[in-house]
Amino acid sequence: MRQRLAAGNWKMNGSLAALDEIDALAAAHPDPGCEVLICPPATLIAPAAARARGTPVALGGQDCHAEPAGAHTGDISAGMLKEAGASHVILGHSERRAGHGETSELVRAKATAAQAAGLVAIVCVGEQLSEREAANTLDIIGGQMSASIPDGSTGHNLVLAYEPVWAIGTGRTPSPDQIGEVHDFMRARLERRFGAGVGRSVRLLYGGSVKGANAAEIFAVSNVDGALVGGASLTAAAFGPIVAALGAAAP
Ligand SMILES: O=C(CO)COP(=O)(O)O
Repeated sequence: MRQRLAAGNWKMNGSLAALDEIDALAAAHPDPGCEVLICPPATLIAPAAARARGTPVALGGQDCHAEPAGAHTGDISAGMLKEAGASHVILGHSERRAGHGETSELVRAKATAAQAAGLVAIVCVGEQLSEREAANTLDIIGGQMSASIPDGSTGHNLVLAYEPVWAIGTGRTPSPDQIGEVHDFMRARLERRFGAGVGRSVRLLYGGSVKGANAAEIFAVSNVDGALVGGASLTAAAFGPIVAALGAAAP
């Protein structure tokens, strides 16, 4: 059975003072019934990991370079994230695809590097609103999956996140039927590429305007194994109810 995962993406938010939120989250959910992950800015991973030691809260990065080391000013390698205390790294987020010109081929190279360093790669895919309106959603998701996901992926080193670009930070979410259509499609595609065993073991997260008020409805959708949460992951007060809803969701 797949272990459910509540993942928070702090994006470029937070500070040392904000790490109190991780303490509060861990204190309020000592036995959450799901995996809990916070991906803060890279500078906060080491201090956050030190404070989260012994709690159910794991730490992750938001990006890494495809190379293990070298002349790449401003970049961070997967091994560096791991050494700082990260167990996961988000890759191919739409904000990096759009803001940094990341292609699916680059995302695959980064995910391969992350997996080689012993990190779980959380690979993000998602359609633009115009692509959904043109009924191209599944084509877009399928293409991004084929090009972004490394061949050596397993349920232990890959998590796949469906984040419709138009749902991120907008307060808009797809309907449960729309989420289910994409997640069932992703599951079938993973099974076809990797075989039923691996294909069924990869966790599928939904991301985009998840909050306490809509979490239970989203977690009831087939093949939704958790969430990748932006704005509502920044405080224990907002993220706690999402963690609780996931912990209480029927397997
Ligand atoms: O981009 C997201 C998580 O990676 C979603 O962001 P919001 O939850 O703020 O919509």
